Amino acid sequence: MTEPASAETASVRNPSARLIDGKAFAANLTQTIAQEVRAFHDRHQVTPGLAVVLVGNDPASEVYVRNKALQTHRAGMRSFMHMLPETTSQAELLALIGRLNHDPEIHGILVQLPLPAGLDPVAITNAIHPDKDVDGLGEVNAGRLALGQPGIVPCTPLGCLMLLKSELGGLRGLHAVIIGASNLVGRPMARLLLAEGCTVTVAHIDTRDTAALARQGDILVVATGCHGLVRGDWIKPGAAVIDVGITRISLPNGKTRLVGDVAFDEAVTRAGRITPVPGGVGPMTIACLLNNTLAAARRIVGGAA
Ligand SMILES: NC(=O)C1=CN([C@@H]2O[C@H](COP(=O)(O)OP(=O)(O)OC[C@H]3O[C@@H](n4cnc5c(N)ncnc54)[C@H](OP(=O)(O)O)[C@@H]3O)[C@@H](O)[C@H]2O)C=CC1
Ligand SMILES: Nc1nc(=O)c2c([nH]1)NC[C@@H]1CN(c3ccc(C(=O)N[C@@H](CCC(=O)O)C(=O)O)cc3)C=[N+]21
Ligand SMILES: [Mg+2]
Repeated sequence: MTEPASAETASVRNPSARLIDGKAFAANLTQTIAQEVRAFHDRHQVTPGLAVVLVGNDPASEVYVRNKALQTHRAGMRSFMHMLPETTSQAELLALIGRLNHDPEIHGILVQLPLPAGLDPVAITNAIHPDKDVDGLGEVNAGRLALGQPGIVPCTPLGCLMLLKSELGGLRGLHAVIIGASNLVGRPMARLLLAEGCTVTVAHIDTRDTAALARQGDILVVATGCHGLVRGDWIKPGAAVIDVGITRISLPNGKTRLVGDVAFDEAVTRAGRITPVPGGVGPMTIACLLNNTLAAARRIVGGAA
């Protein structure tokens, strides 16, 4: 008997994870949402509207905000952009949110974070009416999620969960390790995975031996903003790795590139499946924002839960 095919030998020595194509998943989801938006319009003569508020001129945020506007139109919704100067006062921002809360053309409101220093993100997030809080970051929706009650779920963790369920099916009993504990990503991710029946470990900046914890994760979600933090040997062989981090790095040739929190080239030889950056979680965040805006419009206009 001769040796096995060399490709097989190579794949055993250097197995390669399946790529989780968030971009394709998000494009499909956006198409479905577009159909539902048309049906909703036929029934109610209302087009779901999303207001996005960006204070200051952080170039990276401007790109995300423009992406959101583009995808909103692709789904047949209306988007209302509010680009405010860095010098905007708390009172001015609260007044804008008050108007958007009462505007019948607006069903979702998103205030891009982080806000410039001097603006209180807690007060501003909580000023958004809970029914229009499509980011799910206000205390009403965050509280509902913490208590396991229905509410609006933050877009990035929701997108990660959709990818995990589509890849793995049921998640019950799996050990999910989350690195990062922000209110935007890590904490709501932990609450969602707990509700799915996972055993959840959350690591953060003060965690001792995050690598040893990460190695126990059947699921590993990384959201720190620390690019390249997770090395290949942090990953349990065969794990599902979701890389939320996005950092723009400069290359020697003067160009820039987006990278995640996971050292992708190393991780891809250990993980069972992995999201790329870009093309992984980012597009899912936007698709879930559209999903949440349509759901909000249904509740506001239809009056149904
Ligand atoms: N793809 C997408 O759609 C999105 C991507 N992002 C990206 O995800 C990343 C995280 O965002 P966000 O959650 O808002 O960031 P935050 O800075 O708000 O939170 C980061 C979290 O990671 C923890 N952390 C930082 N460094 C380490 C470390 N070395 N080891 C363990 N824990 C660490 C922090 O701990 P502590 O609080 O104690 O300092 C904190 O809990 C960023 O790169 C951001 O750009 C964010 C949102 C959406
Ligand atoms: N209130 C609030 N809600 C948010 O959801 C929120 C926020 N503030 N502040 C900033 C972060 C970041 N974020 C992203 C969304 C989409 C992409 C995205 O589309 N990324 C593409 C690439 C985009 C590009 O090329 O620049 C991808 O990863 O493939 C990235 C990041 C939402 N955030
Ligand atoms: Mg922080």
